[in-house]
Amino acid sequence: MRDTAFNLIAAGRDTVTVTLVWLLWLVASNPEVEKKILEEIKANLGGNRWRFFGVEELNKLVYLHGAVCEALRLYPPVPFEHRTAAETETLPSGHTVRKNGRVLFSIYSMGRMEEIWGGDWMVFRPERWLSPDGSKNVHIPSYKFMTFAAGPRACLGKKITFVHAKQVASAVLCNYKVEVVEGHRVSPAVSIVLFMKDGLNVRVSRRK
Ligand code: HEM
Repeated sequence: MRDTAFNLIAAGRDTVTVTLVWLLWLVASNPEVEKKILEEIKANLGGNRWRFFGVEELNKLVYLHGAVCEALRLYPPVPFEHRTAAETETLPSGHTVRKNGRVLFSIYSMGRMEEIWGGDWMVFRPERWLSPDGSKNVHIPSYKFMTFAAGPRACLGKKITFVHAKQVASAVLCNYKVEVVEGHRVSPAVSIVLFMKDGLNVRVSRRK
């Protein structure tokens, strides 16, 4: 029980925190996306008074969901992973992996491959995760969107990540304008968790 509780806290703390930092930076750098997120939040508030969204209500924030997915695609908190072959295996590429051989793969690179995401892979585009009429999210298989890994040992916290990230992001974005301080350069740190190298310098002001 103690180990399980520790595991859940350790696995979910830096990963979700770093997701929110990349998301806030991407949103601050894309005013059109910010506008659409705010419109969606306001449309679902049912009145002007701010309150936290419950889990069912968060499911209706499909555009914000797409924005979180895009942040996770472009800046996966766990940027690389490895798996060990139980038996000698030939991969679809033709490469042979011997029994007990280890395959290291870059989740970061997979989120940026033209073959997977198309020619506009570098664009932060929440619409990528929406049905054509924009009313619901589309399912993209874990073997394409590898941020939470795939298969039997994939992340157990995927669903709760979206609840936490959407709850905090909607509260912050609806109540505050987050602007990146001019001249602050953003780049990823070389690290097991994809932090920002120099953090994110922002100016925060209350929205009117
Ligand atoms: C953005 C957030 C998160 C990302 C990107 C993420 C990513 C991952 C990845 C890539 C793995 C596979 C690790 C491996 O195979 O070596 C994993 C495993 C795991 N994650 Fe997450 N995770 C996130 C949030 C969470 C949260 C919030 C929790 C718990 C509340 C959690 C619990 C776990 C657990 C328990 C495992 C181990 C599963 C197993 O080995 O069967 N994760 N996660």
